Amino acid sequence: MFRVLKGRKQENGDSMSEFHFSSSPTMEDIRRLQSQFTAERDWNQFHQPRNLLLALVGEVGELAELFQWKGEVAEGLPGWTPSQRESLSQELSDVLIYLLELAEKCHVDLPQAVLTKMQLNAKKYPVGRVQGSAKKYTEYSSEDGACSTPQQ
Ligand SMILES: Nc1ccn([C@H]2C[C@H](O)[C@@H](COP(=O)(O)OP(=O)(O)OP(=O)(O)O)O2)c(=O)n1
Repeated sequence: MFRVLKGRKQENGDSMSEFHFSSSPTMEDIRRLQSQFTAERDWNQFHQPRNLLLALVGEVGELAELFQWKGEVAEGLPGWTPSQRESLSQELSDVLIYLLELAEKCHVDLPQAVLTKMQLNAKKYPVGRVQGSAKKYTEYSSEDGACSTPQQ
């Protein structure tokens, strides 16, 4: 499930993975497959937005449990067993499945919404002003130049 990755070094010596996803399935493919799964079981009666949100939060909890008490975990999860990695794949997938179905049932076009949100993020956090700092945009003073109230 997890690919062996070629690593490259950043200028500061930290390794940066060249990991990338497969080009399919798309978000729309997953939405359609889950929609089919739900309809075939007559489960739309249970899959209202609030229930999907609760299911999503439950799966996020299961995901968090895999990291619980481990301390800091490095990129690529060195030392994790194949079974732990498989559990992680499954929990991440459960989160994504419920997230996409929740977006569908709320009529949010998630692939477009995420692009719009990332453009907003880039405006809130201009590279030249925030590079190397993890401060939230509200913590920058107007003298720093970062937007304290970014425009939608
Ligand atoms: N009413 C349901 C039940 C399940 N699923 C789908 C979406 C999730 O991907 C997965 C969730 O299944 P489980 O509730 O059995 O949870 P887990 O797979 O996490 O099993 P466990 O809780 O034993 O780890 O199945 C769904 O769409 N609707």
